[in-house]
Amino acid sequence: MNKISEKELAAIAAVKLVKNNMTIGLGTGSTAAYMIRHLGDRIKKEGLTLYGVPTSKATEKMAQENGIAILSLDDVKKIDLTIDGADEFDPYLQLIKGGGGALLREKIIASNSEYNIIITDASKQVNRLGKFKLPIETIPFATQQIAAQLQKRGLEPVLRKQDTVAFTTDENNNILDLNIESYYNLEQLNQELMTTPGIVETGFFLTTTDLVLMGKGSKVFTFEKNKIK
Ligand SMILES: O=C[C@H](O)[C@H](O)[C@H](O)COP(=O)(O)O
Repeated sequence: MNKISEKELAAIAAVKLVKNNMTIGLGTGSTAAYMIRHLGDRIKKEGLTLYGVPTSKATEKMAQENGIAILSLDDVKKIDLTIDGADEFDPYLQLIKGGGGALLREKIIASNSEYNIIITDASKQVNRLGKFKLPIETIPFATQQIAAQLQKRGLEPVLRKQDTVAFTTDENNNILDLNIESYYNLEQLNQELMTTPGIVETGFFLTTTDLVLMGKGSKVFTFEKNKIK
């Protein structure tokens, strides 16, 4: 039998915490994809009813294929639990997200969830955020202007591309990837970016995470800020 990947191990551990009739925020990316498949397995085997609020069009499609009832954010009173991946997490459970370009919807869903679980492989664990370039989402009208400003500040913005054209998010915006390695006050940097007109969101998730489940080798390691109810 094939060895289960670290990402899948983390996803399996998270899916065990899901209960019947829950409304779940469904993350985006390769780790979240394992989670959706395993939710689908539980629906089939145990006859669970699960509602999902997807963080991207890709996730929505996958969730439908796996028997999860899709709800829009407008339709839900509360999201019981969100399970999502990350590009980096540090000892304070601060994250960089947005490698797949879904940071805006992911941030909205995480901020509206009672409890947030992050699932990763061991490559995502860092002592300090910033090896991974920080994605920020910008309005196309302002992208070039913002890039010029951030270049002056040493953030080395790179316009994300898909093939040869600018990548567009589900909200039809652009992504700039920033080098934040020389920045130590992440809250301040986040604040400055978020108050720049035309920047819609950053990939910093500094306060939302309650629990990280990290697959490493054949084990799952738990980093908990708040207990699940
Ligand atoms: O925009 C994408 C998301 O933030 C992903 O959760 C993140 O990039 C991690 O992706 P993966 O699970 O594929 O490593």
